[in-house]
Amino acid sequence: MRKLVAAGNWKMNTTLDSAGALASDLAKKVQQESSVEVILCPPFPYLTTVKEKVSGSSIKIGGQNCYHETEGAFTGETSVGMLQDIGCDWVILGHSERRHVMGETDADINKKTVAALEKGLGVILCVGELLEERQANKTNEVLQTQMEGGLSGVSAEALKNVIIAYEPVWAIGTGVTASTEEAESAHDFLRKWLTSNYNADVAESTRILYGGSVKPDNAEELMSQPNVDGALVGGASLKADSFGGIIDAAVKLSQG
Ligand SMILES: O=C(CO)COP(=O)(O)O
Repeated sequence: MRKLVAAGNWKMNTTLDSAGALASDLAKKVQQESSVEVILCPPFPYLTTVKEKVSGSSIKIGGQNCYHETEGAFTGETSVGMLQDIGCDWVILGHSERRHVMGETDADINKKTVAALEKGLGVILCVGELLEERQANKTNEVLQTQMEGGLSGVSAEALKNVIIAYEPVWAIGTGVTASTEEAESAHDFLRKWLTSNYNADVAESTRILYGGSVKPDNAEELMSQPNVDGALVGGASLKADSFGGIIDAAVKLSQG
């Protein structure tokens, strides 16, 4: 069975104090839980503090973005090596806010993905359709384009260090969650894409997370779908109680 993932994307939220307190509370809760992989992605300035607070627990940390160049005159950017330097195991790439607010293209996301994987930094690659794309029955087409674009040149071996996150844009921060059927259908499409573009083993072992208004009260149902291997959580990851509830749901399913 694929190990379930509970990943918190804090986006541009928290303060130094609240980030540290949240990380400490979660570290106390998670301790050395090995049945679920818990990943926290705080804002860049708080990564080091969060890393310190979770030391001694099994929680991993990740960046919310990175740049593909290794160093140089790229004001405001953060390299893969810098993330690794401060103890990140993961980076979120292709988040819909990067795509639709910052204008990142599949080609940009691909360069970052390749750069991260070359250095051994794990990638949580986000894909997902806009509401108008879903309404025009273009969901699978969009997912296919984003998978092909994002993973261009990525080998089956490198893909072992990739988690896919299906995040329908219309479900992010809206309180509207994809139904279990909608989530499962998109995840099934993504797994089939992995089978045809890589192989059955890769498709079987790659984790595909759902993201979009995941809360403690819908997490268990979503994660119990055969092709949903965990959650990438925004708003509900900002409180230890609610993210803790989502972690509990994942632990319960893993042990069940
Ligand atoms: O974008 C998300 C995680 O990356 C989801 O955000 P919400 O859980 O706030 O909908």
